[in-house]
Amino acid sequence: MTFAATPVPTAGFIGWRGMVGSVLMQRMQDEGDFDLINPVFFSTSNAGGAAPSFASGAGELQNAYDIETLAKLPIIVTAQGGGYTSEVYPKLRDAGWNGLWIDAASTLRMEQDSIIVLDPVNRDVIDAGLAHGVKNFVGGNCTVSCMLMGLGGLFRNGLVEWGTSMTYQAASGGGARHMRELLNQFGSLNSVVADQLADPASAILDIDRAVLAQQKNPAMDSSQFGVPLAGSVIPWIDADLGNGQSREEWKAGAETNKILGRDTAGRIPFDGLCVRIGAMRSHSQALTLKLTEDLTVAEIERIIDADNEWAKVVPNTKEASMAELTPVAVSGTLDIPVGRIRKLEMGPEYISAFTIGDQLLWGAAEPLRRMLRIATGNL
Ligand SMILES: NC(=O)C1=CN([C@@H]2O[C@H](COP(=O)(O)OP(=O)(O)OC[C@H]3O[C@@H](n4cnc5c(N)ncnc54)[C@H](OP(=O)(O)O)[C@@H]3O)[C@@H](O)[C@H]2O)C=CC1
Ligand SMILES: N[C@@H](CC(=O)OP(=O)(O)O)C(=O)O
Repeated sequence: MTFAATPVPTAGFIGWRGMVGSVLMQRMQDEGDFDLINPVFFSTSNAGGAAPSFASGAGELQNAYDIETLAKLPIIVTAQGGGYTSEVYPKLRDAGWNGLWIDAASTLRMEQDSIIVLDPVNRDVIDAGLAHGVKNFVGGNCTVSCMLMGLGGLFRNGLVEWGTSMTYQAASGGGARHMRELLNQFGSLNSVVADQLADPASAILDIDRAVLAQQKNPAMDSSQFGVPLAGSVIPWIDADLGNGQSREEWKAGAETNKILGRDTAGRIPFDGLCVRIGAMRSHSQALTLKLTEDLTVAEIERIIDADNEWAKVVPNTKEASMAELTPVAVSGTLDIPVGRIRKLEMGPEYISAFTIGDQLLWGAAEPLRRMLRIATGNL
């Protein structure tokens, strides 16, 4: 395939129908981004099929493994996943391709020649990278990006000595098939006790027993998560690094410091536990931070609020926390609420905070969309 010269740059999209990809496509339509680029759509499973109708003139789906076709593009945006990046990216570079690779997968994030993109936090790093010929721009881990969008003011002002996060990550973090599995599990749990639920006189312990039996029933599909998630939690996300830490937990420290440009000097210790919960969308996290100074809560709130237009302090009250600080309140919005801010008993520099972000927006699609705009001179 040859690409006609167009007045706007051509960009190839792989992974556009997945969880991250569909949110990216929606945001790009909402923001008029398709007026600024000429899209070519690829597929790993349906080459030759019709390209999505929302971008006019996009033609048919190209084969996402066709290196020759990919190598003709000045920009490639992929949300296909790490397996695809591992397989295709080295072949493209080996073939002499010198274009911009914008990726949602973690594969290349920590490479020296990659920049983790989160422009409200590290626009200076991105601009310097572009000026110095960096070609790989990778979206950060979802919990890391959402945390830095919320608490970036404290980190960027050198006010965090160390931090720990306990995450509550939604099913959609695993992808489209994981969301379906969770909903099927909820449906299956409900169906085994539907009659008893309809009868207010039925015994709750009988209902409880029936639900537990269904959760343990091997016939209930849990092939995506490995164990049932509906009505349960899974205290492990991503690979086992063999040292007691999960790969998701390792990313918290490694990526936070890389985004802040502190991976070599002035590293901030940051660690915690990552847990999958049965929320559909949006990752929550409870943080304990040791600050470098004894700031008042009002001052902490002012710094968080002032950092960027999306971070929003939620008053530390029961009413506000229940109304504004839940995945249900946040999902589908770009807001990053930060609440439950208070001094802890350990000392005046120790604070708690609870923050939530739609991990498919700031945690995945939005930094990629904005990077495409930055790369094409439109942001
Ligand atoms: N989910 C998240 O919250 C986040 C994900 N990421 C990263 O982004 C990358 C993509 O993740 P994610 O979007 O979650 O992955 P998905 O599993 O949702 O989509 C990936 C690919 O799976 C294929 N696919 C197969 N069956 C289906 C189906 N039923 N519906 C949709 N797509 C299907 C599609 O490829 P094809 O069309 O070619 O068949 C699609 O592009 C990964 O590297 C992930 O680590 C990063 C941050 C957050
Ligand atoms: N691991 C995250 C989602 C994700 O894909 O993260 P990463 O891009 O760092 O692999 C989750 O399951 O919630």
